[in-house]
Formats: sequence, C-alpha cells, structure tokens
Amino acid sequence: MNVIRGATSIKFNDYDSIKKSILELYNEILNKNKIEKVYSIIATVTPDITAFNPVTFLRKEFNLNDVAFMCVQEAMFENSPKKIIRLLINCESETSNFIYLNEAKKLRPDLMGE
Ligand SMILES: C=C(O[C@@H]1C=C(C(=O)O)C=C[C@H]1O)C(=O)O
Repeated sequence: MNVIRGATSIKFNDYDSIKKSILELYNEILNKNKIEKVYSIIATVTPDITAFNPVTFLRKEFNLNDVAFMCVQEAMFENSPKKIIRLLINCESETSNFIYLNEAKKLRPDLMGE
C-alpha cells in the first residue's frame, strides 16, 4: 500500500478549466509513478471551485468505477491559495512521487528543488 499526493490549480471556475486541470494532474501522476491498483482517492477543492466536481472527470475518463472517491472542501486560512484541487491517492504502487502542477507548485517548494 502506498500514498501519493498531488495538487494543481484551475484558471477559471468553469467546466473546461476544471476538466483540463484534473486530467492533466492525474495523467502526470500516472506518468511519474508505477500504480498497479487504486483503492481510494480523496480530492479537496478550495471553496471557489463550484462549477463541476473534478472526481467525476477522473471516474469517467480513467474508468475508475471500483475506486472509493470522496470530494471535500479544503480548509482555508489566511493567505491560502485559491482555485486549488488536491488529490490523495491510496494505491498499490512501487513509487510515491508527489506531483504539483501550475500554481500549486508554490505549495511545496521543497519538492520543486527550491
Ligand atoms: C501544502 C499543501 O496544502 C495544505 C498543506 C498541507 C501540508 O502541509 O502537508 C497539505 C494539504 C493542505 O492542507 C499541499 O496540498 O501540499
């Protein structure tokens, strides 16, 4: 059992932006890891993401019908970045490479070699 984290940002709170960002993030997680089986995925969205549920795209586009999903709202604090989607994936994988894309790169500068 392994756990993989990821996060990305959306440009606009609309269907196309959410779809583009979540699919880009999950594809990159797949590319940078050796996932054999996914058990569950928890997604969080910042409160400004309301146009569409990103886990719906994941379930449909990657045929994840046997995966236990949750999508919850992220707690917000002073200076919390906006328009962020986060993923936490419980899976069988030889690797646990965390993937941060777009504005979400700023969340973990330690992972970006900064
Ligand atoms: C830094 C992040 O954002 C927040 C802080 C986290 C952390 O310090 O590990 C994890 C999730 C978020 O509450 C992140 O998503 O990685």
